[in-house]
Amino acid sequence: MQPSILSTPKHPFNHNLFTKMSLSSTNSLLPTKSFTTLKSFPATTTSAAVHGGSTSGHRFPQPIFAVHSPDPSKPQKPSTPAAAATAGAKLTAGTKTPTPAKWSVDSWRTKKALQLPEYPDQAELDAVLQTLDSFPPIVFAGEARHLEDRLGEAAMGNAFLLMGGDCAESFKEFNANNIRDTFRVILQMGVVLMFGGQMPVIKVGRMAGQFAKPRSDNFEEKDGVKLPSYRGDNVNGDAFDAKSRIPDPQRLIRAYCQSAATLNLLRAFATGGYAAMQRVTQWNLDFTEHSEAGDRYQELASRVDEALGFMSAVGLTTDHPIMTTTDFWTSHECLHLPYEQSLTRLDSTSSLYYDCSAHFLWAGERTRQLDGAHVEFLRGIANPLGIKVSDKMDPNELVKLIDILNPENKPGRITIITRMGAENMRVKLPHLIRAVRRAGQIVTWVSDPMHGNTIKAPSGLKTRPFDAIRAEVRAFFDVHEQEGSHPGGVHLEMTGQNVTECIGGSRTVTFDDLGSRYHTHCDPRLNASQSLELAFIIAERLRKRRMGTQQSLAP
Ligand SMILES: O=C[C@H](O)[C@H](O)COP(=O)(O)O
Ligand SMILES: C=C(OP(=O)(O)O)C(=O)O
Ligand SMILES: [Mn+2]
Repeated sequence: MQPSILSTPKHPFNHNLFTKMSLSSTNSLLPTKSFTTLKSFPATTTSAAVHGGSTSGHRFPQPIFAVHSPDPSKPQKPSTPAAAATAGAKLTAGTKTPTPAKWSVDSWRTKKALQLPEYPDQAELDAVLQTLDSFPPIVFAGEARHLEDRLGEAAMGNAFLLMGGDCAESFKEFNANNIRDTFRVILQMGVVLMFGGQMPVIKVGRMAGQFAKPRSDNFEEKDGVKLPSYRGDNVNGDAFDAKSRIPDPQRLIRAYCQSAATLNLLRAFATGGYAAMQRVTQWNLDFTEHSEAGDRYQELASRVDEALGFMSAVGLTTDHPIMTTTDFWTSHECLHLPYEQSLTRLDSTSSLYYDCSAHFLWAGERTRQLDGAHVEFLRGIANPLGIKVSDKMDPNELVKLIDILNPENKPGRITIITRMGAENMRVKLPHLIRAVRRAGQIVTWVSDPMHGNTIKAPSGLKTRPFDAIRAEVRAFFDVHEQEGSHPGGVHLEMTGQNVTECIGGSRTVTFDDLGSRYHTHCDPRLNASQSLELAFIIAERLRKRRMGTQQSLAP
């Protein structure tokens, strides 16, 4: 149910601790660089947070979650989702899942782990992990629980998930403008989707921790030189030289600091006045302003603005936090297990383990093996989880995987992120939906229309055609309509920057344009106007769906 405008919302960003956090305590951990680097970093508070005044943390008092690392010398509490599985042993129709062994934060180490870097100096890695273990969590368990509740709404068709951000965050592109612009385009898309769907939009960034990359090949070859692949800025460097490609554990510390600082700014934007609905007409980015999508957005924003004026005129308050702040969560692929383990804490409120590196973690297409290390780790943490699913996924395997990760069948716990291209989607998705339904499993179905549509341009650069992305989203909605299930959201690689990485869109980017502003460190992202254009296409689908539902309910 939508919270009433007069009720106090449960807000995930309610801890003064975060807005007061400064980089000073972590500076010593950053590689010794000059203050020029610090100058380019985001400010620790926004001026809106400081001067806006309407949304200081005391508005939403909640207990600070007492989180601490498990003490290995003491017996650990058995109350993890995995332990609950052992106790509850609910089995879904037709599946026989063997009783799982006891889970612990490091039980993944007994399983085969794909895609993990091999560090040349184990002692240095251990020292870094110990440091990370002693650092504060980046997010709180209560925030992740709130997100899980909201995702449960999306599973039922009562909310829509918008998850987006870089394929790979980087150290080089880390600055306030980039963070603000991606956040801003997500806000814009949220408004467009809310307007079309007339339902709440759950906004989650692939931000503040999306560094580690799984790769198709362990090596990259250029002009006869073969080097280990780049695996994300938290592992090695993307420059094509042997030294850069050596995994360096110190990068994990820098990634942690960058994640904390990014989230600090996001929290300030989300609660400090920047995301206030009254500013809806001001979120347009300069370069989208004169695009077709930008003009459509401005038109819609003016209508929202008028509606706000009307609400004020009739005496409905529009300066309530529900209108002046927004919920925003973070997510990334749960790939680098040593890092994820170090940020996993026992939440004393629920006695469950949470991976406090992000609110939402997902298992990648390349590391979701039923008996693999990544699934072993994920089954024991209580965060809401995603599972990336390509056309290679067998329906029975998916049912088994969901059963391992969500034995209690909790709504909101599992989001299935399908990424297989439009044609495969039409053939395969119906079977996946039917198998999951037959097993009685509750999941949130989401479309990632990016990863099944990567092609190589003649120049050798990876790109994705906007038409193929749109076709996959269309197939996703068509299949759900046909199966009577809920299209619960989208997962996009996108940026607020005016990059030229995906071809097509109404402001056409061509193969020849790719070289001009191709900044991604891994996969091609939608630029701001392509993202907005896609939001309008999805919103239209949501509107049609809503009208259809209304018609079918008419007497
Ligand atoms: O982001 C996803 C994967 O890491 C990426 O698609 C792999 O790209 P690659 O095929 O170039 O290794
Ligand atoms: C690696 C990714 O996706 P997938 O696991 O679906 O290939 C990603 O989302 O960046
Ligand atoms: Mn990617």
